[in-house]
Formats: sequence, C-alpha cells, structure tokens
Amino acid sequence: MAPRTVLITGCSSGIGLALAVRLARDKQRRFRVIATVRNVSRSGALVAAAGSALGRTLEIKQLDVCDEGSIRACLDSIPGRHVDVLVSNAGVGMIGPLECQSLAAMQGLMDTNFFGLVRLVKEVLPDMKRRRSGHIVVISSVMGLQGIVFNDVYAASKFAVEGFCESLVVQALRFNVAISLVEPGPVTTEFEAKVYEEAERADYSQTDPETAEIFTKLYLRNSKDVFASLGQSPEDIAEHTLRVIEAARPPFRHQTNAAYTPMAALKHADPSGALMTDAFYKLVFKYDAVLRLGLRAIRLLRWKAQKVQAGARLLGFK
Ligand SMILES: NC(=O)C1=CN([C@@H]2O[C@H](COP(=O)(O)OP(=O)(O)OC[C@H]3O[C@@H](n4cnc5c(N)ncnc54)[C@H](OP(=O)(O)O)[C@@H]3O)[C@@H](O)[C@H]2O)C=CC1
Ligand SMILES: CC1=C(/C=C/C(C)=C/C=C/C(C)=C/C=O)C(C)(C)CCC1
Repeated sequence: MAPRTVLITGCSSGIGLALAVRLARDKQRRFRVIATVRNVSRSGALVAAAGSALGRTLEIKQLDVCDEGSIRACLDSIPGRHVDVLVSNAGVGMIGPLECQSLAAMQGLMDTNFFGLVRLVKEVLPDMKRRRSGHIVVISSVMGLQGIVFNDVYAASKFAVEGFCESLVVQALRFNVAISLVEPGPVTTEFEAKVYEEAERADYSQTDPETAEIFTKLYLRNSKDVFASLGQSPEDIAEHTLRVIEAARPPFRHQTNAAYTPMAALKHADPSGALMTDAFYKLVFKYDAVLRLGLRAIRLLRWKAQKVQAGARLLGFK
C-alpha cells in the first residue's frame, strides 16, 4: 500500500508537532507527512524532533490558516494536490473575564479556530469529493461539547467547529469522505503558558473587583491544578489521533480523556441545563476545596504510577 499523505496544521509546537513526528516515524511507514507551520522560522523544535524523518517521511511547508493564499499555495505545491488526511490542528486559547477582552482579539480567535478550519475544508474537500476518498480530522476540544467558566469565547469557537463538522459529515459521507473530531481535555503544551501569560497582562480594571478576584484567585489556581492533575501529554493526543486516522470506520467523535466524559454528559442527562449549571456552579464556588483535594490525590497517584513504571523499566520489564 502506498503511504497516505497527511497534511497537519500548526506543527511548530504541541499536539501538531507530536502528531507529525509520530506519523512520520511510523514503523510500518504508512504515512507521508506534510507538517505545516505559519512561520517557518519557528520550525526548530519540529526539525529537532523529526530527526532523520525530515526529508524522508516528513516535509515542512508554510501554511497560515488565516490566509487563504497561503493555504492554496501550500496545496498547489503538493503533487496532484493529493491529501489523503487533513488534520486541522492550529488553534489559540483565550481565558478571562469578557470585559477585559477586546472584540478584535475575539474575532482573531474565531478567525484562527473556526474560519481557519473553514478555509482549509473549502480548499481540500472538493479534491477529496472528486477522488471519493479522504479523511478530515479536526482537533476540537471537550470545550466543543461543554463550556467552562472564563473560557466563553474559546468554547464558542470550538462549539462552532463542532456544529460545522456535525452538519458537513453527512454530505461528506456521500462522497466517501470521513470527518472526525478529536476532543482532548487539558493538554500540557505551550497553549497553557500562552493563556496564563495573557492573563498576567490583562487589564482587570475593565471589570468589577469581584469578577477580577474570582478569575485571578479562584479560576487560575484551579485551572493550574486541573492541568497538573488531568493534563495529557501531546504525545498521548498523537496516539489517540493515530487511532482515529488508522480506523477502518473512523469515529465522528473521539474523546481522549475519560475524566471529562461525565462532565460533557451532564447536559444530556438533563436537557433543561439545570443539572449542568448546578454541578459546575458547585464545583467552582462551593466545593472548590474538595475539587483541589481530589486533584491533589490524582497527582499523587499519577506520581506513584510513574515511579512504578520507571522502576519496571530499570528492571528491564519494559
Ligand atoms: N492544550 C490544550 O489544553 C488543548 C488544546 N486543544 C487544541 O489543540 C490544538 C493545538 O493546540 P496545542 O498544541 O495545545 O497548542 P500550541 O500552542 O502548542 O500549538 C498551537 C499551534 O497552532 C499554531 N497556529 C496558531 N495560529 C495559527 C495560524 N493562524 N496558522 C497556522 N498555525 C497557527 C501555532 O503556531 P505558532 O507557533 O506560529 O503560534 C502552534 O503551532 C488547538 O486547536 C487547541 O485548541 C484542544 C484541547 C486542549
Ligand atoms: C474541570 C473544571 C475546571 C477547569 C477546567 C479546565 C481548566 C479545563 C481546560 C480545558 C482545556 C484547556 C481545553 C482546551 O481545549 C474548573 C473550572 C477549574 C472547575 C470546575 C471543573
């Protein structure tokens, strides 16, 4: 079987980088990876991680999801514009009180996270439909299923992604093109540091003192604990995404973190939304100390499991 051509966006760091390298280093050499970055000068980490795969099973190309011209130029540079699997991964985060965020910043986020996907699909889908074959894999988020306090605009961008794909999937299926949404919970990548840096720079005089305090004292602390306890590695997400890509019948949705599944299911258990709002209200404002304790216990268990694994490796069991 000829290797499948996989085009991935946002490969300068995080999930995109991990996935590009994982696929390019596939032992069965099933993939030819086109790892795209919006700024080629930021390819250092990718080049280092790709190692000997660079120039063999992995090539780096420029692609900015906010620029239709750059998407077209990238596609036109591929022989026959042939892409078997498109992975729409590029994305940015945004946290904080709404009053502290400019409309321009919100529009910029929608332009990357939602319209970036739309631009890619408009460019790639017609070729896939013509060939009656292809797979569009979208790195969405659990926040495409369930909003989280102080993530209003980011969650909205991922809800938009989910609505877009949910609508398109049936038409695509008619042309034998699959669409899959990968829905990670928190992942420890530059994404986290970038949103905290922005939170540090934010002007909290734009909101009332109570909201500013809830965000800076309560949310940020709990969010850091959530990432430390429940965060997955980008390599984990790459493994999950590989399973979606190689599936004979790709799933439409794939959640990567079982800890989030009950949270995302609350709205379905009670369509009025009361169960969901009540549960989140209590988690954020009432039982935050219990939440932190639970998260700390998970961190301890994870740490112990890592020690056991390291010991097993030392003894030659793995
Ligand atoms: N980290 C997390 O907790 C989670 C992340 N996700 C999603 O995963 C995806 C990847 O994020 P993650 O790896 O964590 O974060 P990173 O910040 O590590 O990576 C984001 C990537 O997107 C790129 N990017 C941003 N804007 C553009 C653009 N206009 N055109 C092309 N590339 C662009 C960045 O490039 P550059 O270096 O040039 O900025 C970078 O390569 C995102 O869609 C995010 O929403 C989903 C769930 C959880
Ligand atoms: C679960 C949870 C919290 C935080 C969740 C976070 C921080 C999730 C981050 C997800 C990301 C970053 C997804 C990216 O797409 C709170 C509000 C602290 C308390 C209530 C329960």
